Formats: sequence, C-alpha cells, structure tokens
Amino acid sequence: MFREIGPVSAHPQTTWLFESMVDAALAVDVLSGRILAANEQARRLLATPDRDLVESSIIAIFPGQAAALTVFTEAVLHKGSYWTRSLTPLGADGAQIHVECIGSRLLSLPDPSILLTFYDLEQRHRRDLDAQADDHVRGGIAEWRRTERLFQEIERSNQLILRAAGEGIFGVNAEGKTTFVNPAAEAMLGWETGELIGRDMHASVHHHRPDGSHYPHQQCPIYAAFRDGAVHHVEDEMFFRKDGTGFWVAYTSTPIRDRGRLAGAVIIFRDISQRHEADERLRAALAEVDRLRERLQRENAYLQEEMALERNHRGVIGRSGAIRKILSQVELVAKTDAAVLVTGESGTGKELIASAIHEASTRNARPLIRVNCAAIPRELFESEFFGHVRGAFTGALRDRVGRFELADGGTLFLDEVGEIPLELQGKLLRVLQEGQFERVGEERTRHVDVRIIAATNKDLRREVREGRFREDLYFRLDVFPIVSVPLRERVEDIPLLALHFLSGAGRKLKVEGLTLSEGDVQKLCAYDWPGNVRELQNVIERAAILARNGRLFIALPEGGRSAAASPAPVPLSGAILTEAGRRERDRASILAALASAGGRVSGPNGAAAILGIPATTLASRIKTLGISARDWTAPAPGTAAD
Ligand SMILES: Nc1ncnc2c1ncn2[C@@H]1O[C@H](COP(=O)(O)OP(=O)(O)OP(=O)(O)O)[C@@H](O)[C@H]1O
Repeated sequence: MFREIGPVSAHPQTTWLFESMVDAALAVDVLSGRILAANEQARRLLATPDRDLVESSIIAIFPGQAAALTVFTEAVLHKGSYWTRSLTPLGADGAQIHVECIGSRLLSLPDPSILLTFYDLEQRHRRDLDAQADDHVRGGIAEWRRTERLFQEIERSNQLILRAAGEGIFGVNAEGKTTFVNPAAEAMLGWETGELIGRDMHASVHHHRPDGSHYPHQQCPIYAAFRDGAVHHVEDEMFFRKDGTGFWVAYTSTPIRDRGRLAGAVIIFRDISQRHEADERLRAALAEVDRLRERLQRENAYLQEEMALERNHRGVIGRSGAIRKILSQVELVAKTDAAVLVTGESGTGKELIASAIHEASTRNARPLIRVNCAAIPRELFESEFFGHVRGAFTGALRDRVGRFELADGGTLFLDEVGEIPLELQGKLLRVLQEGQFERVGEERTRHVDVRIIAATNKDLRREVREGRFREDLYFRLDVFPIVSVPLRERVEDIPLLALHFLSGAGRKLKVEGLTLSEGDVQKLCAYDWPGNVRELQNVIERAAILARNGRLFIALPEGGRSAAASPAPVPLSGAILTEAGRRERDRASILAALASAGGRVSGPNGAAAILGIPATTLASRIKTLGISARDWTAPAPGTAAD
C-alpha cells in the first residue's frame, strides 16, 4: 500500500465543496499514498514553503508513523469511515499537531482512495475555553446586573428610611462588594458613597480587630450572613474610617435572598464609642470599688486586730519596740504589789501605764485613785492624802476621806510625785512602809492596803541630790522603774495612735466614716513630732472637726516640734544629714538617753536599752563623741556613765 504515485487532477465537480470545508482535508490514493487533493485549510495547516501537498506522499506528513497510518487506512477502507487521535501530522511550522483524524472512503474515485479530515484538537480546546468564558461572562454580567438591580430596588424602595436613619446602612453583594451606602454610614465612615460602591467592603472598613490584629474576611460575620443565610448580630467590634481611625460599632448583618439564592447582605451599624467608653469607665470604676472594698476589708481586719491588741494592751497603743517593752514590764509588775515609778516627758503616757498596771493587777476590782501632786496647794497636801476631821483647820467644815483611804484595796497613782513638799514626804514614806496614817485633826491610826504607782517628768535623782526629794522615799517609789518613751522615738506607732485618736474624735463629734488616707498617714509620719502624744491627738481632733465628706484636713503645727518639748531633740525625718549633723544627732540622742536613764548606761533601764544598742557599743560611742557626765548632768555616785 502507499506505493509511489504519479500526478492526478482533482475531480472538478467536488472542488468547491472540498475547498469550503471548515476543517483541513486531504484526498489520498491508498495504493500509491499520493495526496490527490488538499483544501485551503489543509494547506494552511500542513503545507510548508518547500512542501507542496498535492502529489506529495502522505507518509511525508506523518513521518515515522507509516505503520499506524497503514492500520488506520485499512480500517477506513474496511469500515467505510474511521477516526483516530493517535496520528500526529507535521504542521506547517514543523511541529507535530494534535488532531483528531477522521477518514472516510471515497467511492467516486476508480482506485481505492480516502478523504482525511483533521480536527485541530488544540484549537478546539481553545474554542471550548473561549466558549466557557463567554458563557461565564454573559452569565456573570447578568447575575451582577440582577444583584445590582436587587440592591437598587432595596435602595429605591427604602430611600426615605435610608436617608433619615441615624444608623449607618450599607449593602454588599455575594462577593462582598459594596452596593449602596446611606448618608449616615458615609458620615460615620468618612468615605463618599462613590468611593465605596463596588469596593470590597470588609477590606475598606472592617480590616482589623480592636486588638489591632488583621481580620480575615473568611471570619467576617458580615460575609457569613450571605454564606450561612443567618442574621449576625455583633456588639463590640471596630469599623475604620477612611483616615484609618477606628470606632466601636454594634452591627447586624442580614442576608438578602433573590429567588431563594443568597445574593448579599444589608448591614445596619451604630457608633457605640460613647457607650463603650462609658462601659469602660464603669468597668474601671467597679474595679476601683472592688479594690477599695478589698482595701477597706483589709483595713477593717487590720483595725479589728489593732483593737484586739488595744484591748490586750489595756489602752496602750503601739507596736514599737519601746511600747512592747513597756507592755511586758506592765504585765510583769502588775502581778505584784511592788511600787512603780514611771518616768518620762510630759504627755508620753505615764498615766496610761499606771492605769494599765492597775487594770492588769488583782486590784482591778477596786479603784485607781489619781492624785495630781502638782495641782494641790501646799497646805492642803496632808488633808488631800490622808483626809481630815471636821474643824481640823479653818474651812474644814466636815470630815473628809483622804485619797489613801479611797484607794484602799486598790491603787493610788501619784502623778507629778516630784512636786510633793518635802515636809509631807516623811508622812508619805510612813504610809508606804507601814500602811498606817492618821487623818488631819485625828489621833486614830488607820490602816490601808494601797499599791503605789508614782510618775514624774522630773529627774528625781537630781531632786534627791539637790535635797528637794527624800532619798529614802525615792528608793521606796523606784522599786520597779518604767520609762515612758516620747513620741519622736516611736514613729512607727503614729499610724495606730492616729487611728485610735480618730475613732475617739469620731465618737466625741458624733461623726461617722472618718477615714485616714495613706497620704494622711505619710504626712503624719514625716512630721517631726515632739514627745507629747497630746500634740498628735490635737492634730487629729482638729482634722476631724475640719473634715469634709469623711476626708480629714490635717494641719500640722508650723516649724516642727517646739524646742521646749524636749531637752534633746532626735530628728526622725528623712532629711539628708551631713556627717557633722549626724554626729550632732547621735550626740543629742545619747545625751537624751543618758538623761532619761539617770546616767545608767547598761541594765534594763539603762541608756543602751533605751537606744536599743548594746551597752558596749554605747560606751564606745560616748568615748568617740567625747561625751562626759557633765554634758547631760552631774552623775549620781555609783551610777555615772562608764
Ligand atoms: N501609747 C499610747 N496609747 C494610747 N494613747 C496614748 C499613748 N501614749 C499617750 N497616749 C495618750 O496621750 C495623752 C497623754 O497621755 P498621759 O496622760 O498618760 O501622759 P502623761 O505622761 O501621764 O502626761 P503628763 O505628764 O502630762 O501627766 C493621753 O490622752 C493618752 O491617752
């Protein structure tokens, strides 16, 4: 088959038909393999400048495919027509062409011959794609137009509402593109309607979350409305204006259906920035209230604790080392009947200590009688202490019971004991030694069982040395000495004392809810207090009187503590001290301690104990600072600073 062939002419009647075929076609003589005719399409598809199709061999078009071509031709002759995609002719550009090759037997010719038609598969594929694209474009535009019409209808029929609504309203189609925007939305978003129409709504106004993280549109509840068909209501998200600033919104995204198909959504939103801010403020206020409540609870617990402490300490407030020491001394001595001598500056709590001892003693069911020795006229001392009978002296119109008798079974507190006239001190000594006395103007000796607590702000040793106080009486009284510590040496007690005085002031003034702020406490602690606790009490009482809405008005006396309040000021404020200043302060403090301890350095009531340092340390400081006994006072024999 396909032997060499000579030239033939095309059949003249079929030429026009053959030429006007859409696909490339060749007429081939099967026996010679000669191409008898080729139409215009075939020439375009297969001819090359140096290859004339007609009269050339078909094998030249299918190089290397002779066997396949023979099989195919046999099939065409046998079946009348046949097709294959396995033959790939050589195209005009020299490349193999993917074609569908259809063969049909040509009965009109004398020799067995076939018509080969080639469908260019690649071209067909391109046409398919174009056709699909055309369909898509035609359908898409129609779809878009319908959706557009739908949203235009919504916009038109609701024009009045859209214009009047305070809420922002806009529509999006199923691709998330904005379809209409009402004036309120324009105003809130800062975008013109024209700028938004057709733009991706999410990317324009909803691109970030309030925390600044990117908001992918797959997660956007607005778009979810036309994906799941549900109404989405969101309370606390942000929309962004054209200038990039964000504002809090609450919005509802409602899906729009067109003939059952989800066509988009209408979004109605409100600017809730103000509400959000108010909520935030409320939240912050509530958190503050919680914080304050917790603090109050803590303070209350603290106050309860302090009040318990106060009860245990029988009215002596404080947790400083000095107060703790005093309280342990009180507990210790209260169990005995020993005479106690309380020394210390005025207003440092000497009477309080006396009353604490009495309260803690077994005598507490009997009275604590106080005698202020400084307030009794000299001539009335005896009568005041021991009583008198009617007519004992001018003006003694009836019998009078003396303080010793009143205190029988209880405690007699001799305040300002250093003021007792020398001539009476012997009689006092007698009653202390023997428990016996006589009323003025009476012979009868009376017996009493009285515990004596004396107090003084004088240096009794000096009084003794200078002959103003009997030494034997002094030793009688000073069985158990307690030193009351000035306020300046126990700054840490100031907050508790202030609270204590404040609650007292509140009760007195019948005012409730007076509170001490942290700032008040800091102010009070920073002040350079003198020794007298009454000054603190006065400041607090004044502050309570001037208080407004429970807030105190703390007015501290100007110029710090008065120089008269203490012989040896010890600065406690946090001021910067020079080295010289520090030495001066140390010196003053040691002198004060020595004065208060009557020159004793060591021992429980010695200056070292008052200062809270070892006696050896104090001794070495005294030496370094060149302090001599003369600097604070002339020392009593045997008790001088060592
Ligand atoms: N540790 C304390 N706790 C509670 N209140 C105190 C304390 N120290 C002093 N005060 C108060 O200070 C005021 C003076 O105290 P007190 O009268 O006891 O001092 P004093 O040394 O006896 O004074 P004076 O030498 O003037 O007689 C009182 O109101 C007292 O309650």
